[in-house]
Amino acid sequence: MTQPRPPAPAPAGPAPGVRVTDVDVEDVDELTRWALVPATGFMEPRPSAEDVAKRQRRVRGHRLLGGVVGGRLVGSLRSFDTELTLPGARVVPANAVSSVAVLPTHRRRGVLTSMMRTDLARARERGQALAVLIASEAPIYGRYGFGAATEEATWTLDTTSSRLREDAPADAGTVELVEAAAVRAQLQAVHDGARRARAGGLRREERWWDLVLDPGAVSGAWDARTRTVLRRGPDGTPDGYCTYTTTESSRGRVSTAQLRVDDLTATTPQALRALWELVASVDLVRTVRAAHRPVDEVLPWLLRDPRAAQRTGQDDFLWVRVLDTAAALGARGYDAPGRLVLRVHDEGGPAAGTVLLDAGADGVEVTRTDAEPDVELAADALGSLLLGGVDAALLARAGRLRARDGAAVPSAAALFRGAEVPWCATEF
Ligand SMILES: CC(=O)SCCNC(=O)CCNC(=O)[C@H](O)C(C)(C)COP(=O)(O)OP(=O)(O)OC[C@H]1O[C@@H](n2cnc3c(N)ncnc32)[C@H](O)[C@@H]1OP(=O)(O)O
Repeated sequence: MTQPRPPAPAPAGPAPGVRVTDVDVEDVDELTRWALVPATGFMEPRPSAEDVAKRQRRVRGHRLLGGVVGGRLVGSLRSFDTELTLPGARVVPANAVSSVAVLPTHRRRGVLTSMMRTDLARARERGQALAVLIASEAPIYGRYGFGAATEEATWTLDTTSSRLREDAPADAGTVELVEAAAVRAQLQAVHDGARRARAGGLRREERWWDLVLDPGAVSGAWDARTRTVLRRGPDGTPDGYCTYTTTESSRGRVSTAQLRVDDLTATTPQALRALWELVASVDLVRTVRAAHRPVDEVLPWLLRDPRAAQRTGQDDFLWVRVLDTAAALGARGYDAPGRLVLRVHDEGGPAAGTVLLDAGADGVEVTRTDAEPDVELAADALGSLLLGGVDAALLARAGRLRARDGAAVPSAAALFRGAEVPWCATEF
């Protein structure tokens, strides 16, 4: 069996001439120097003293790394503890990586590589089996063993043809326009229920809510034109919410107003239907646009005219890095029973090795083995497989997964397939 291409070698330690340092969030001067790096990398304004103070509140408790060259701080990386939902609604701890940037004067000399090695090694030492991130560019993170694991879609709805089918799920629940800040705890509870139930879900920290509920904090945050609707089930318990922002426009006296769905979360099919029905029927609105949605959005299937809802965009979203293969594979659920020997290539990295995955009706067991593998794959491909959203057969066709024989690929595909397409609704 020929081996799949492993990610680039990852020897321990920083690149020559690069030092990795911990940044003290409480030291305002240090934080100010650090904050300039992601602001420059992400093409944001130079952070004011007020911005730094806000950032300090947001990142307190996070791990901030700096990349130093010649005594100057030129790289930034931030990580924090989160929870990720795996197939079977298993919620596991994960290391979330964000704010990655290197000054344009010091790019391509190993600064990111040095920071990433440090952060992932520490996550592994803490016992975390997984790391996650959202990639600004797709070629960057495969070399560090991250694989794209969830996708997001943008849906565009023509409201002139958006009547729902008679058989769309319905109940006697209610929808009510609310002030988001006043029902923060209810919104959080709904989101928490939803993210725990579906693979790809991530915990939202208090500061995530602080950010969206603080008008003007960042571009794209909920603002004065944003409205929030809380949905309650027949017994009065909140089971969904939607925040949306409308933009008025017209052609002569004909309205061409748009509605942007900012966040739409539901824990029941009835709540999901009620919220879609609401945003699809706001008077004067001609087009509804919903980004960061699942690729298998239910909307077209609720409509009499499914073509009124078009998938107008699709991208990778959450990238997963396995830091402990046995722990990660043992933590998720498997709908179909199966036995598979997997060899993971991760040169210099923590996921390397061969394991026997044995999933049965009583649960799953993952043990190290010397047996010859049924399938071989690199760590980044394992990250893509773990949440069940990427088909093992597709990876095999792309040469990213190699099988001992023709039967191993369908076995791997059946074993890893999730009941539902994984979806992550939380930007970080
Ligand atoms: C999780 C997040 O925060 S995503 C946000 C990432 N940040 C950004 O996009 C901001 C703008 N970009 C940057 O600041 C920098 O280009 C970074 C942080 C992406 C890369 O930093 P660098 O210090 O230049 O990376 P480093 O020198 O360690 O590169 C290591 C390898 O990755 C490659 N690489 C790095 N960035 C990229 C890229 N954007 N596209 C393709 N390859 C890349 C390098 O060529 C190098 O390859 P090699 O080992 O074969 O020579």
